[in-house]
Amino acid sequence: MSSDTAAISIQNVSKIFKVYNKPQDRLWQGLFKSKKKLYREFWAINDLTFTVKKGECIGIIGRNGSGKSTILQIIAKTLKPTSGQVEVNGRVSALLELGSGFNPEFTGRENVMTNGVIMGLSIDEVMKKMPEIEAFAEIGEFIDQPVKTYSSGMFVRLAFACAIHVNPDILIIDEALAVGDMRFQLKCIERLKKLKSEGKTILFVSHDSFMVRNFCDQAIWMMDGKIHLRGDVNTVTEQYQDFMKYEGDQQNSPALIGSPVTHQVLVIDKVNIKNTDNKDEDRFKFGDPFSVEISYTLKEKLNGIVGGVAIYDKQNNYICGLNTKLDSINLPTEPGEHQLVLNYSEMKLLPGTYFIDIGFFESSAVVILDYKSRHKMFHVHSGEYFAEGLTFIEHSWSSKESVQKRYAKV
Ligand SMILES: Nc1ncnc2c1ncn2[C@@H]1O[C@H](COP(=O)(O)OP(=O)(O)OP(=O)(O)O)[C@@H](O)[C@H]1O
Repeated sequence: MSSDTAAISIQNVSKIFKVYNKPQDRLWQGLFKSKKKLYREFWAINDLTFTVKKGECIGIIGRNGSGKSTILQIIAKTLKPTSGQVEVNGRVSALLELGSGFNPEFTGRENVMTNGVIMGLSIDEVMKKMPEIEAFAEIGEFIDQPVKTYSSGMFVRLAFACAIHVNPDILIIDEALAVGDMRFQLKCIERLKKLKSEGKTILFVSHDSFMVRNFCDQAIWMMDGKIHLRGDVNTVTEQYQDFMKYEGDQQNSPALIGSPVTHQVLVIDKVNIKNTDNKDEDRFKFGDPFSVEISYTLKEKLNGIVGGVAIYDKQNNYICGLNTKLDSINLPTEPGEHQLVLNYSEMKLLPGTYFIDIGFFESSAVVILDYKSRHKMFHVHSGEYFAEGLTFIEHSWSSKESVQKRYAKV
C-alpha cells in the first residue's frame, strides 16, 4: 500500500467481460476450447488507478454501465480483476446487490452467523451482536426462516443490519438505500452518518448526484470504466449534472429517487401558489413576486427536516431548486401540522408554463419523506417581446464608435 493512511489502493485495474452473441457460443468456447474467438471483449473497467484514504466518504456517480458496481465488487473481492492490483486495508462490509452473500437455503440467523465469521468475527462475537442485528432488521420471527422466503424489503433490512454491525473499517454501499421503506431508510441514514462521524471509510454508489452531494465529501465520476473526474463533491456533481442535462437523461432528477413511500412520517397535505394579496393564483406577469405555501403534517419527531421547491419548464429543464438546508433555515421537528412558505421576490422567468415539485427530506437531505412531482403549474406572461430563452438576465449594452471612425479616416 502506497501510504499507511490509504484504505483502498487500486493500481491499473481492468476488468474485461467476455460477451457472447449466443449462449451456445459460450458453451462451444468453453467445452470444445474452440480456437476461433466466439466472443467480443468488453472493458467494464479500463486501467483504473485511485486511492481512498482512511476516513474518506466518497460518492461514486456515473450513468448506467459506467463501471461503478464492477469496481465496488472488485474492492469487495466478490469479483476478480482481469489485471492490476487491489489493496484493501481493513475490514470491508459491502452492501452490493440485494442480499448478495446470503445463502437462500439458510435462515436469516444462519446467514448472519456465516457472514459475521467470513468478516472475521468469532462465533461468540456474532452471537453477542445478534440481538442488536435482530432489533435493527425488524423482521421478527422471519429471522429463523430461510431467506429464500423473504420479501426484497426483508432482505435489505437483514443485509444492512448485518453490514453495519460487523464493525467494518470500510463500508461499501451500492444503491442499497433506495430500497426498503422510508422508516428503514431513515434509520439507515442515521447509522451511516454515525459511521461517517466515527471516521469509517465509505464508498457510496448512486445514480443520484443529489444524494451523493448531501452525504459525501468527495465524488468520483465514472465514465466508460474510467475516472472522468474526481474531487470535491460539489464540483464533481455540478459538472455531472450539467453533463446529464445534455445527455437528456433524467435519472439524476430528485423526482425519481426513493421508493414508493409507505408508513409516511411526513405528509404534504396542500400546496398553494399565492399572489401578493395572498390569493391563489397560477398566472403571473413577468417580474411579479409570488409565494408557494406548503402545508404538511409531521407525524413523529425527527432530528431535522429539509423542505425544498424545484421549478421545471415544459421541456423538463430543471430551472431552479431551493431548499431550507441550502439557506440554513431550521424547520420544526415536533409532530403536528406545519406550514412552509417560499417567497420569490421577483420571478424573472420568461413567458411560458412552469411546474413545481415539492419535497421533504430528513436532515441530510438524502432520504425522501414525501415528494410531489410536477405538482403545481403556473404561467408567466408579459405582453411584451423583450428577450428570448428561459430567464431574463439584468444587463446593459455598450457600443464603441472607434472602429467606425478609423474606417472613416481611411
Ligand atoms: N458479467 C458480465 N458480463 C458482461 N458484461 C458485464 C457483466 N457485468 C457487467 N457488465 C457490463 O459492464 C458494464 C459496467 O457494469 P456496471 O454494473 O459496473 O455499471 P454501473 O455503472 O454500476 O451501472 P448501473 O448504474 O446500471 O448499475 C456494463 O456495460 C455492463 O453491461
